Amino acid sequence: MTDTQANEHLYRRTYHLLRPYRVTLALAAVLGILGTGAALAQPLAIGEVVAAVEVERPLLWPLLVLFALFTLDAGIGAFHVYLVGRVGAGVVLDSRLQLVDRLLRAPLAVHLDNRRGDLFTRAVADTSLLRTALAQGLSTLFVSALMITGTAVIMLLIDPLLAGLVAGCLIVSGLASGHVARRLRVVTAGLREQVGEFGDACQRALAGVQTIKLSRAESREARRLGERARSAHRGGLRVAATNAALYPAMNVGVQASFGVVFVVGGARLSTGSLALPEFSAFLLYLFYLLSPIITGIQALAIVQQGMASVGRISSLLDIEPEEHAAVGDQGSEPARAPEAVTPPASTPHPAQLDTPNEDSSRQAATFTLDHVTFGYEPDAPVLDDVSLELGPRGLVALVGPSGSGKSTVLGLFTRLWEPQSGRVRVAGHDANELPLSRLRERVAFVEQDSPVLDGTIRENIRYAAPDASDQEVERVLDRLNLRTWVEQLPAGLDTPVGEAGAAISGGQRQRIAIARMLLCEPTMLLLDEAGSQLDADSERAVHAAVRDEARRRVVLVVAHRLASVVDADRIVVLDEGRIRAQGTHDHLVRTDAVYQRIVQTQLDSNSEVTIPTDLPNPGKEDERSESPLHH
Ligand SMILES: Nc1ncnc2c1ncn2[C@@H]1O[C@H](COP(=O)(O)OP(=O)(O)OP(=O)(O)O)[C@@H](O)[C@H]1O
Repeated sequence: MTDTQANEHLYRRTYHLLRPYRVTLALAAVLGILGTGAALAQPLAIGEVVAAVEVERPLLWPLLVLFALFTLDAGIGAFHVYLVGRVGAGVVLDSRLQLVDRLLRAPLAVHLDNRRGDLFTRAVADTSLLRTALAQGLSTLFVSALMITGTAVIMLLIDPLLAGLVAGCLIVSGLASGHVARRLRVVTAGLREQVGEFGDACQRALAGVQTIKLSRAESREARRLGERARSAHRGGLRVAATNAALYPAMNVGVQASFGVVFVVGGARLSTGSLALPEFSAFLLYLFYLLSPIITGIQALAIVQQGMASVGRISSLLDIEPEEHAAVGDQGSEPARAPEAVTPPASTPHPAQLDTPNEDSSRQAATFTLDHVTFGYEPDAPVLDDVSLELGPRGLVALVGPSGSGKSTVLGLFTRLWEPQSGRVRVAGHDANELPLSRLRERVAFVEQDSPVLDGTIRENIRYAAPDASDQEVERVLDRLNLRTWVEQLPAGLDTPVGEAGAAISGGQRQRIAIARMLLCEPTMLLLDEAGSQLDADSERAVHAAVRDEARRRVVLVVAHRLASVVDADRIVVLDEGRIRAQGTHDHLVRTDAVYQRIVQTQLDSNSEVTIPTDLPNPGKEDERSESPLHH
C-alpha cells in the first residue's frame, strides 16, 4: 500500500467511525457556529455599550444584548462540550466492540503472530485516545476554523488589502505547520508501537511471575522491562519535540502578520488612505484571531496523534475473520459488527450433522482428513499428505515422536488451522462449508494444557454448553469421578477455581476441561494428552469415562502414556508428518519399528504396557504397516 493509499484508508476508517454520529456531530457543528457568532458579536455589543455611555443613551438594551450573548456563548459552549463528549464515548465503545469481535473471530494464526500485550494495548489504550482525538480534537479544529474564517471575513470587509497580506502570511506558516503535523503523526505512531511493546513485555512478565521468582530473574526482567520503558520514553520525547515545533511554525506567521499590518497599515495611515477607526478595528480582530489559531494548532496536534491510534486499530479491524465464522452463529453479533458471512449454496443444514437414523448416523459421525498437507509456515509442511477416516464410534489413539504433528491433526479437525492442500470432511461435507460454531459443537477438543477460566467450577464446566441443566452437569461429574471431590469443597460447584485455575490441581483442572467438552455431547471428542497430569486413580477414572464415551462417539486421543491407549480400537502412528502405520496395539507392536521404539521407551516408566516378548528385528525400521482392519 502506498502512503497515499494508506492515508486514504485511514481517513475512510475515521469517517466510518464517526458516521454513526453524523447527526450529533451536525448538531454540535450548528452549536459551534452559533457559539462562534455569539463570541464574535461580543466586541460589537461591548462597542454598543461604550457608545451608549458616550452619548448618554439608555443602557438597558445594549446591556441586555451583551448579557444574552454571554449567556448564549456559555450555554451553547456547555452543550457543545457534552455532545462532543458523547460522540467521543460512542466512538470508543464502537471501536472496542468491533475490535473485540475481530480479535475473537480472527484466525488463531493471527493471535500467534501478534504479541498479546500489544493487542491488549490497542484494545484498551489506543481506543481511549480516540475520545480526545476524534471527538474533542476534530470539533475544536472545526470551531477554530469557523472562528478564523469569521474573523477573516470581518477583516476582509474592514480592509481587503491588509486582510490579503495577513492571509498570505498565515497560509505560508500554515503549510509549514501542516508538514510538522504530518511528522507528528509518524512519531506518535512510533511511540504507540513502543508503548505496545512495553505492554506486551509487562504482560509476559506478569504471566510468568512465578517462573521469574523461582529463577531469581527479577533484576534481569526489571532491566528488560526498563529498557522497553526507556524506549517508549525516547519515543515520548520525540513526540514532545515535534509537538513543540508546531507552535513556532504558526507563531512566525502570526508575528509576520502583525509586522506587515503595522508597516503597511501605518504607511497607509500616514497617506490618509486608511482611517484610524478602521485600522484600530482591524488590529483588534487580528488579536482576536490569535486565540482560535492557538487552540486550532493544539487540536491539530491532538488529531494527528489520534490518527496514529486509528492506524493501529484499523490494522486489526482489517483482519479477515475465520472463514464463514458468522454462519449459523445466532445472537452473537455485537452492535455494528463486521459484515455477516453468507453461507455458500452447498452448506449442509446443521440438522445433517445430527443423527436421526442409523444410516445417516454413520455418515454424520464420519470425520476425514483427505490427503491433507499443512504447515505453520507455507514452505515447511508439518503434515504431509495425511489421510485418515474416523467414526462413527470407537477409541482411536494418535501416537508418535514429539513434534510429529499429533496436536496439529486435532487442530485441523476443529478448523483452528486450514490445510494448504487436501480436505477436512465432516459427515461427507467439506468442513469449510459448515457453520464454524456448529462444527466446534460437534467436534469437541480438550486442549493440551486443559485451560480453565477465572470463575467457579460450575461456570467452567458449563462454559461450552451454557444451557446444560444441573442434572447434566452432575452426570458428567459422575462420569469423570469428580463428584466426591466437588461435594467436599466448601461451596461445591460454586467454588472459584482462581485465576487460570491456580486454586485447583493439574489433575482436577484437566478433568474439568474434559467435563466441559463432554457436556456438549459432541459427535467426536478430541483429547490432547489427556491423562498426562493425572494421578493413577484419576487417570483410571478418566480412561474409563473415555472408553465409555467411545461407545457412543468417536474419541481421538493424543497420549504420550501408552498405558491409556493400548486397548484403543485403533492406534495411528504418526512420524515426521506422515501416517506410517495404524492398527491395534498387538498388531503394531509386532509390525512397526517406530511404535516398538515408543513402547520400549515407556517400558521402564509404565509397567501397565504389555509388550510381547517376541519383538521383531529392528531392521524393519523403515517398513510401513497397516492393519487390514482399518483404512
Ligand atoms: N503454533 C505453531 N506455530 C509454529 N509451529 C508450530 C506451532 N505448533 C506446532 N508447531 C510445530 O509443528 C510441529 C508439530 O507440532 P505438534 O504440536 O503438532 O506435534 P506433536 O506431535 O503434538 O508434539 P508433542 O508430542 O511434543 O506435543 C512441531 O515442529 C512444532 O514445533
